Amino acid sequence: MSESPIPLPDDAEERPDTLWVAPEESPLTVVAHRVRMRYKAPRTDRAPRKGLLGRLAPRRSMVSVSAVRGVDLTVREGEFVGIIGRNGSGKSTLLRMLAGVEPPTSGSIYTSARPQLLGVSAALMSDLTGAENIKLGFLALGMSPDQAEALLPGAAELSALGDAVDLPMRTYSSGMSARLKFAISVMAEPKILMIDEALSTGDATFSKRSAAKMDELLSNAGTVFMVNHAPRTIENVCSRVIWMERGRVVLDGDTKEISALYRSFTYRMARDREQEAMAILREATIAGESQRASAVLTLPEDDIPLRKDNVPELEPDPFTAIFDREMHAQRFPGTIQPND
Ligand SMILES: Nc1ncnc2c1ncn2[C@@H]1O[C@H](COP(=O)(O)OP(=O)(O)OP(=O)(O)O)[C@@H](O)[C@H]1O
Repeated sequence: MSESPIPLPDDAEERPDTLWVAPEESPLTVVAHRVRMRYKAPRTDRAPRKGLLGRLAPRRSMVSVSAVRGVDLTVREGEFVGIIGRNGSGKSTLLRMLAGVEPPTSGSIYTSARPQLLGVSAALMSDLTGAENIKLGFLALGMSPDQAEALLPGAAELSALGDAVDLPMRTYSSGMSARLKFAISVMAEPKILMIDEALSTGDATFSKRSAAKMDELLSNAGTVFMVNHAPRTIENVCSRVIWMERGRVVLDGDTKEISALYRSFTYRMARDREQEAMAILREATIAGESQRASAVLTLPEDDIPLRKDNVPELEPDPFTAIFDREMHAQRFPGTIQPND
């Protein structure tokens, strides 16, 4: 991959040198094979038919949204994988599928243990205190009441909530709730943890405690995934990063290199320098081909084929357009095909 052309806008801060990197030979924990997710949704015509009928019964049609357009992934024990990408690029959908919360439209997912998804929607009771919710959370994760009691002090400490741990959760800020959920999930020591929310990085005590706990999890043969918009957060904690764009994996690999390129891309997009941004995206996509190819396992063709249901795509695969327009319709890597 060539160097990113323009100096990067933000983050002077260096990531720590001590990131845990999983050895090549460590066992696989998560494998995704040609995973796709296609949602269908009703669309209302904004220019309704004339007359009373039009007002009473606006025209509706079904459209499909390809949230994830064929992802292959192999992840190992000890890896801390960050998923970055713009809004709507399919990060959360991919994570939900990997976690087993939503079945893919097609493709297969294999995991070595039951993943635990830590998301904004994790159910906690607003009238109970933080401490009561910790115990409730442990019970929901299958612990006995005695185990839940024994782990309570550790979770309360990890959350760095101080005395607030004895206040009802409805008094918490969103950052405080996020920390509590994080503490519950991490103290339960899952082998595969998936975090789909920004963890507050502003609070130094919590950052330090959570980083130490996460290291412990990784060195005990765990695997962690984290979805985050901020490349800096990802750079500081992840040993590997996946850049997603419109349901595809653009690049998968070295955190520093990929997040620098991604920052360079979003910097230009934010300043209406779309052509330059697209050139970076195109270059990165081509550079990522060998990584994508090496992630593909030789597995039997067990995909459920996508049904031809005549539901049109809201947005056709944009990668086709990039390649056709700018690269004069040369044949490009097999994982990015027109009309996929
Ligand atoms: N239940 C659903 N029904 C229809 N479309 C959906 C559904 N969930 C997600 N989508 C669409 O799928 C695409 C990917 O969404 P997803 O939430 O995975 O993206 P994301 O990268 O996590 O976005 P963000 O960074 O904004 O959280 C988007 O276009 C979104 O509108």
